[in-house]
Amino acid sequence: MWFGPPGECIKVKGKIESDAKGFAVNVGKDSNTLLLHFNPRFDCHGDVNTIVCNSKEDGTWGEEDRKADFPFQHGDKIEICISFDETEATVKLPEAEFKFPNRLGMEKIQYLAVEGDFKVKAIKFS
Ligand SMILES: C=CCO[C@@H]1O[C@H](CO)[C@@H](O[C@@H]2O[C@H](CO)[C@H](O)[C@H](OCc3cn(Cc4cccc(/C=C/CN=C(N)N)c4)nn3)[C@H]2O)[C@H](O)[C@H]1NC(C)=O
Repeated sequence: MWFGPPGECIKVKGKIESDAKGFAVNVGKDSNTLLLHFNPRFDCHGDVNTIVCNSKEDGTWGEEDRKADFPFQHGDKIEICISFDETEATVKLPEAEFKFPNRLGMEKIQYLAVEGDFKVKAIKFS
C-alpha cells in the first residue's frame, strides 16, 4: 500500500511509556530507506530530552538533525501527524511542529514502523 504526499497525513496515536528512554517513528520505503526517522530521546545514546531526526539511504544514516523543542513527557498520550511533500516532511503535534528535509526526494511511502517505548493505540491514513 502506497501513501502519497499531497495533503495526506499519517496519524500515529499512542502512549509514551512511563519509564520511556526513547521511541522512534520511521517512514519511508523500507527499513533501509527512510524519508524520516523521528526519534525522541528521553535518555539514550547520551541524549537527554532531545528529538533526533535523520534519514537513511540504503542502510546508511544521513546527517542528524537535533531539534530544540522537546514537547513530550513520560506517560503522555499523544497523536503524531506526519505529512510530506517533495521538499520536506512535517511532524505535527498538538503544541509543536517539526520540519525535516525530504533528502531522498521520496514521492510516496509504503513503510511505517514505530519502535521503542511507545504503545501504539491507532494508526490512521487520512
Ligand atoms: C557520539 C557518538 C557518535 O555519535 C552517535 O552515533 C550513534 C550511532 O550512530 C547515534 O545513534 C544512532 O542514531 C540514529 C539516528 O541518527 C538512530 O537513532 C540509531 O538508532 C537506530 C535504532 C532504532 N532502534 C529501535 C529503537 C528506537 C527507539 C528506542 C528504542 C528502545 C528504547 C529502549 N528502551 C528501554 N531500554 N527502556 C529502540 N534501535 N536502534 C542510533 O543508534 C547517535 O545519535 C550519535 N550521537 C551524536 C551526538 O551524534
